[in-house]
Amino acid sequence: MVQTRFNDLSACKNLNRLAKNFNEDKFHLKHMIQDKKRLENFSLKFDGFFYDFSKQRIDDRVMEELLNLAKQAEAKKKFSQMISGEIVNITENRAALHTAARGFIPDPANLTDMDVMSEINRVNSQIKEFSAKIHTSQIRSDSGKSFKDAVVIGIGGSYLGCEFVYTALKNCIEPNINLHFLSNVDIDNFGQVIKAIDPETCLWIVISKSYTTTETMANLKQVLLFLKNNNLDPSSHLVTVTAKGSPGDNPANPVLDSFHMFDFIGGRYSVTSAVGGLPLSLAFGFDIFTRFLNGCHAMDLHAVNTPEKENIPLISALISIWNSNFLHYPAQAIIPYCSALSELAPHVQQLYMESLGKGVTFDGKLINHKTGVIIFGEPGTNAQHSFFQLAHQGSPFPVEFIGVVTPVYNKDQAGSNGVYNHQELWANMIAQAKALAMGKNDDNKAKYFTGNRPSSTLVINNLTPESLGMLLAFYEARTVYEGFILGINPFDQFGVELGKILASQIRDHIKQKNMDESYNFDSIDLDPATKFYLDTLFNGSL
Ligand SMILES: O=P(O)(O)OC[C@H]1O[C@](O)(CO)[C@@H](O)[C@@H]1O
Repeated sequence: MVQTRFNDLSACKNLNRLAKNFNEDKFHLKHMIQDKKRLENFSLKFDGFFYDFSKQRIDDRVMEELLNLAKQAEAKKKFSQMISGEIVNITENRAALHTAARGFIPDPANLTDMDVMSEINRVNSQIKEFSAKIHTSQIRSDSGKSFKDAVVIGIGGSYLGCEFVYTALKNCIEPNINLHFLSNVDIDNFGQVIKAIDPETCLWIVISKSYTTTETMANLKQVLLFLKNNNLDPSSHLVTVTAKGSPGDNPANPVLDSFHMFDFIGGRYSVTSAVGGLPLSLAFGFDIFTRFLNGCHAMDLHAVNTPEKENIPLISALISIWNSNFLHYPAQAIIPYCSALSELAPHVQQLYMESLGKGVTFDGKLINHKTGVIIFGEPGTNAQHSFFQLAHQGSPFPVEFIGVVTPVYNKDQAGSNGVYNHQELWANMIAQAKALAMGKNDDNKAKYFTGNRPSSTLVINNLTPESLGMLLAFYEARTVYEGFILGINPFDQFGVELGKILASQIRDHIKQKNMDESYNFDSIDLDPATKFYLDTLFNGSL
């Protein structure tokens, strides 16, 4: 199937023409947001979500062309093909079925080598049974004690999404088991984790699809040594989440239990598989995890069934493309005015940048347009005391605010200035979006604010397992829609390979040095800085 290249779509040509107008003063947001009907025209509601994109630098013509772009790129058709199990990850010849993990049944005609739903249901039943046995102490530690903590040993998609959801959920639900995350190969990450747990009541969950990821395998080695030093049998303290047939899925491997993750679900899309399912069920119970899955499924249904104009993830994807490819913003910030969502941005950073940071189209041609932009974020109001100086007076970037109407803690907890803390929080979120849009004239140019800086605001009624599921699936669907419209494959990640190859080369030099003390780095072809760093690592201090 030959697809017209992104830049050759007529909607792109029209959007390029329209974008040229947007530098004229009459298109300044301070004028545009005075239109009473603007909020009504540029906002969407769905199941407790309110998506306000009225402070984006758009007008009716731009939205019309963006919707044409979605149609010309056949975005909804591709999304339906993905969710039905067609091969959308062309370079790896795989389907992308993270939506099946929460109940969207793919078309059996597309599933040749595996009964996807029975496999997903089998693993979920195994998780439900295992976590219940842990909670009821039917499964105890090597010293006969009930488990109190669990450490996720994994990196990238094997922990980021789980950490985001756990951090948010523990704000509203007391965990049965406390989760900790061991991701970095930095030995101090391990050192900090073991300070926080009792070895006798700690379960270790190795999460790795490949079971070859350097950091995870190095951390597993530390854990096995730690268990040995504490006279604890790994077969009573270790479980694995890995692909069928990986080195970790070996019955000879001494583990308490092993759970499968699947090739048809990529790491950064795997929170609703056993990658998130096992740790979150241990923390909160399988019922809570099921409610989270239901929230994801509700957003999946919205994303696949809702017409383009009312489709929140699709509209958000189109605006993201307008900002990156036509208004040329190089970054995008995610600023939840909700401390419980503190780990959302790190998860979306990998989800978005590992999905969209590509150099070729889905059919292998070099890209000749922007693909992914830089995603970053911190909770507000903290961000106001960190990088909002640049947001207001430096090189501009779009901001995505997220507000949660009802906090878990007492909403009417007395604050200062005659308002409650929660009202103070919201006053700031609203003010920041307004200041970015309106700006402020001042003869003293150091105090001049250009304004005309775009933002969206996503308002969520309250944080529940369901609304968190909707939020996770919103970002997944938005990322996928953006990739389909840009004409790239959002599901492979060859860009992470070169660094790993070079690291293994340097590792081999270091291994040689470890074995042969007389070995010096002068004998090998390394750039001066690398030689200096290696000499410093072995021979001296800075
Ligand atoms: O689950 P694995 O195989 O250890 O991979 C961990 C992570 O590394 C990557 O492959 C590259 O960052 C991610 O896509 C993945 O989530």
